[in-house]
Amino acid sequence: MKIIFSDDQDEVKVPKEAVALLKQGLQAVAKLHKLSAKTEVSVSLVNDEVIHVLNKDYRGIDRPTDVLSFALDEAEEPQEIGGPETHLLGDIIISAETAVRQGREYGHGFNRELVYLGVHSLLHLLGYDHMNKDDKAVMREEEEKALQMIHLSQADLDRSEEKDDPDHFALAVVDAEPEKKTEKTAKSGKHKVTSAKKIKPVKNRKKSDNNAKEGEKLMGRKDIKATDKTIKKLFKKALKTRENAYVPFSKFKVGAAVLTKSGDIFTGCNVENSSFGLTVCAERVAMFNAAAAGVRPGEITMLLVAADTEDVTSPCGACRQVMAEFEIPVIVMANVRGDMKTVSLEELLPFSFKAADFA
Ligand SMILES: O=c1ccn([C@H]2C[C@H](O)[C@@H](CO)O2)c(=O)[nH]1
Ligand SMILES: [Zn+2]
Repeated sequence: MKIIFSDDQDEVKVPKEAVALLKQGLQAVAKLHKLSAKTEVSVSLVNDEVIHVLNKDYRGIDRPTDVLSFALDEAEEPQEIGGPETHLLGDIIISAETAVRQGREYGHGFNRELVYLGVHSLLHLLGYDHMNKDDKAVMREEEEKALQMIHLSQADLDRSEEKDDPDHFALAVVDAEPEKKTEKTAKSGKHKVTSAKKIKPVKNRKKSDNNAKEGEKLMGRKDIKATDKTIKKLFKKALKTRENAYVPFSKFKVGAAVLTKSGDIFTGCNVENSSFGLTVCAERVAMFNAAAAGVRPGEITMLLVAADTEDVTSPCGACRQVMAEFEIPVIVMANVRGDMKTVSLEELLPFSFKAADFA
């Protein structure tokens, strides 16, 4: 397969090895799908601003995204007798800025994120989709196969992380958008546009027998696509503190936990007041607990919140604003049964008000 690569942005300095890996990942997909040498795909790295415009124009979604796949619409490409010299698959547009951010959020870095997004997008161009659960599973498997070929699979990653940094969290999955809101395919001109939402495969699909019930709970549920020791630890601590919730009025107990860069965990529960408006949520208590111990903005890497809700527990607006102040990149919304959804701060509170706005 021929790859036409161009780096059309200045915001991120893209290392040579990242581009090499990206190409390897794409070639792995090509090999697995037996694409010929005459197949051509173009890959362009852009900044958030550019992908935002594309996302708005083609999908009507007014925000940046990680990757857009522009498939050439076969029907509009006249087939010449004897077939075309080259078969153009389409364009892959990746936001380098978002790749940096997501690589950091998931803990696996820019290079892997870039490769993942490229592989995911190429699979879209080949007709894969993740509109429903079955399609999603198939696509995931294809991604893993390709990533395995270049030793960047989830499994490879888990192993290297265990070796280097046993407590390091690799946030494996994010699918913040609820099922019904999954991507729409928009058509405009000859381009068909789809977008990749990050969903990585569950780290351990096979059941491990020596696993505590806790872990089983986390892994089996529908929305959590991966788990690791750190999330389990946060979850357990949040549930424990939740027991201390002071909730004479709502009787609704909430627990939260935050993780700092240095590995400390602070927890909180909701504390109500007869003057109702003075009630403070579990999330803010956890963040303020950390602050009281000297933790400053940028030093919290993750917040988890859990209550006995049907779906996962979603933080209120006030807490979101405080999360923005502390620049917490990853928020895990859970319920006591262990359902979980992981979202970025940007998803929870877009266009947030920051000190920089008045400084
Ligand atoms: O994310 C949330 C939502 C609500 N609450 C608390 C506040 C109040 O005590 C009770 C009912 O709103 O739940 C939290 O702690 N966190
Ligand atoms: Zn709140």
